[in-house]
Amino acid sequence: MSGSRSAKDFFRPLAVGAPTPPTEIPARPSRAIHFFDPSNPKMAAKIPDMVGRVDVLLGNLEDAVKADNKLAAREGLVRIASETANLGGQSGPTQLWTRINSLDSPWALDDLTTLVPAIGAKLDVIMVPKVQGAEDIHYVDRLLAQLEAKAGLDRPILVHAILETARGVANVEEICGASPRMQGLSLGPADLAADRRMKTTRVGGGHPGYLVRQDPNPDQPDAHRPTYQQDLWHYTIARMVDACAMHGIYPYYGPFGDIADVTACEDQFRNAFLLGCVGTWSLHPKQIAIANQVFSPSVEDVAHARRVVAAMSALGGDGTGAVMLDGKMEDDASLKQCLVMVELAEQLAAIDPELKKQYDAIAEEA
Ligand SMILES: CCC(=O)SCCNC(=O)CCNC(=O)[C@H](O)C(C)(C)COP(=O)(O)OP(=O)(O)OC[C@H]1O[C@@H](n2cnc3c(N)ncnc32)[C@H](O)[C@@H]1OP(=O)(O)O
Ligand SMILES: O=CC(=O)O
Ligand SMILES: [Mg+2]
Repeated sequence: MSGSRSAKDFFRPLAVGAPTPPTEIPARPSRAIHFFDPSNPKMAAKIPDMVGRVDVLLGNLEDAVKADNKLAAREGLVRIASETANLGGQSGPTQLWTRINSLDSPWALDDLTTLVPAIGAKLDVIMVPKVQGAEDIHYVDRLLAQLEAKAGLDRPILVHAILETARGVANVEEICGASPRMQGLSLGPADLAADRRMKTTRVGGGHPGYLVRQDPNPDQPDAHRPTYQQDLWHYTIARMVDACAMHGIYPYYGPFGDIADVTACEDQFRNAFLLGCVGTWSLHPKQIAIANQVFSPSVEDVAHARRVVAAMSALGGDGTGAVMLDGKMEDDASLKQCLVMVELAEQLAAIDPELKKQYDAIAEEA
């Protein structure tokens, strides 16, 4: 919770007439946050068909949009949001997010003052780039409350921060707790690498130079010593996951820039999923299917988790005690691990009929 607001004020609206901030952030499926440039007519034309096939569509206004197109991107997003059915708002199958320009840019203020009155009722989450500390979230929080009150909105727009500066990483816990609107965090490996002066020119993913080498064999000192590539982003993702879990909000991987390397993309996404992330960015239509598959628990994992839940229920149903299953010990703690998997599978099955079929088929076999 922010140091500057007392506990009794934390959930009060920051402007008279603004909607009451949420006390809990709903776990809405968001396996892929698909980026598009609303000023690009070819990309914009693809958006209506993506509704229902991707969990989140994000109209990007920041990096990757040319300065000359900033206004067209903002206006394009207003048009797409207004004209596209079933996109955004509480009930749509696909959430609508935007990434505004950074707060020190000449565009961020106009992004917010244009988007909230025009499409505030459809906008689910505003992603704020280059967040350095709680002060950035406080600024957006107050401004959103004023704009929501003026627009007569009855639902608060949530805020998502990109972790992409060294100061942001150092302040990650206070960023997550800066406002009840905080929905989650994404890793921004490109800006973060630059800010830290890391020596990688890649957008996300591993690096062949970041490795450990097997010890020499004393009997064969000249023998080949295998190397094992390590994950450059492990530390930052682990910090993000803990900070988000502590505050009841959601961590995401960010961009994977090597669009052609679908295998490494899948690996990087899976590492993030295993560590606790709920989703990732998709920069190209072909990354959507990868994200949907990786961030949905496998049918085998769900089947195993259900068996553990059933075995522990048979023990009395209060979650205590221990059982042996397939030679392995299961108890209260592993039951909780399994419930994470089962609950996620249920949430995803509710919005993804194909996945539901797969989870149901394995339940019938059991
Ligand atoms: C690194 C730090 C960050 O900030 S990452 C986030 C910011 N970057 C982005 O949002 C990039 C979004 N993606 C893109 O701009 C494009 O996908 C890039 C990577 C440039 C590749 O585009 P292009 O060379 O056209 O790819 P392609 O020929 O394979 O495209 C096939 C058809 O699909 C379209 N397409 C492409 N990307 C998207 C997208 N993100 N959303 C919707 N549609 C997309 C292309 O326009 C192309 O359409 P068509 O078949 O010609 O009609
Ligand atoms: O905005 C994302 C990044 O990697 O930078
Ligand atoms: Mg960035």
